[in-house]
Amino acid sequence: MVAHAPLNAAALPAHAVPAYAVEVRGLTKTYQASGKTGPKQALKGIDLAIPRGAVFGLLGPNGAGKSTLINIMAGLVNKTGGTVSIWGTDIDAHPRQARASIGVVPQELNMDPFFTPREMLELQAGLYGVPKAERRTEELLEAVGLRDKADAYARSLSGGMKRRLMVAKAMVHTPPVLVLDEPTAGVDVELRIQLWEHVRKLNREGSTVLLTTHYLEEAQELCDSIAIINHGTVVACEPTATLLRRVDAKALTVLVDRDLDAVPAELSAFTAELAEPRRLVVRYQPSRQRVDGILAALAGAGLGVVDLSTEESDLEDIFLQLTGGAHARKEIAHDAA
Ligand SMILES: Nc1ncnc2c1ncn2[C@@H]1O[C@H](COP(=O)(O)OP(=O)(O)OP(=O)(O)O)[C@@H](O)[C@H]1O
Repeated sequence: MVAHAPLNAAALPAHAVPAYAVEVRGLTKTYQASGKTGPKQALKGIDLAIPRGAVFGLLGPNGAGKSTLINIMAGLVNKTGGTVSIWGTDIDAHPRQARASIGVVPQELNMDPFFTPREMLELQAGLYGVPKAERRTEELLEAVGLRDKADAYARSLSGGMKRRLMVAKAMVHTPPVLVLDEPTAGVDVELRIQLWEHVRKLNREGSTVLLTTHYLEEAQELCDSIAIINHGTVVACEPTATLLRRVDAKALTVLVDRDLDAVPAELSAFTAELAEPRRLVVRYQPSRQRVDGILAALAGAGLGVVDLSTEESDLEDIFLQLTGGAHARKEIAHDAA
């Protein structure tokens, strides 16, 4: 286990605060062959710089290498090549200090059902060597809304409470970098929104958050920047807004003032379809075409516009584009089910 180090971001002198919470350069990982399975190159030269204070999303289809990357950062898996710094500390040069700078909330809710939240946090702090006087058990219970469940058996907690307890557990040693692995996998919509709010709160309070998710909506909603990895390679790493602008396609839905039986010829410069007798859907490329051009064409066809709305492309379009269609589409559909 790692020794406790006072690594609260706020407690560090200004010069000790790194620009990047996590820096990964040329990271490779090859799992050795075992049994009938040959060696597997899971990471093929990853470069990533996660800015301090970010909520950073790590996306990729199953088997892309996300868990391998996180586990190397957390000191749970040995890398094959490259360098990794956590909060300015190289994981090879100072492995204990690097591990003390990161807290990982795993996907599985692995907890002893007969321990109470308070006991669990105390135990975890002990494992990290946090001296009794410096423990933050009560503060953390309060922060994750479990004060009134502090002495209840873990088995009596709801799924959402258990997840929040896992977050508190990952924070007992006050790591400036918090990794959430699929934080809302399998939770209902209401709880997901509650957990998102909680992640935002942790971030506002100073944690740099790295999260992996299969839910593209979640990444779009929460993350300032997103890296997409596929087959062990980073295929995109950009601020979310920049990434979203990559797909140059929008749809304009127009409700017109009379029934149509076909798309008017005046709209032939656009890709349009008649969804209902009075509802036209016109697809266009914002970089090349403007909405007033579409409206002028509608006016030219003698149509009045009763109402209209536009629909942006979303992360799903980009994800599919970058990770290769059918396979990824199947995975998303599967996750949504
Ligand atoms: N211990 C291991 N031994 C051998 N191969 C492994 C091991 N762990 C992972 N792999 C392989 O490395 C590749 C990357 O796996 P990894 O678990 O990092 O992907 P992932 O992006 O986290 O996937 P998921 O979204 O399914 O969790 C996969 O091909 C996987 O089969």
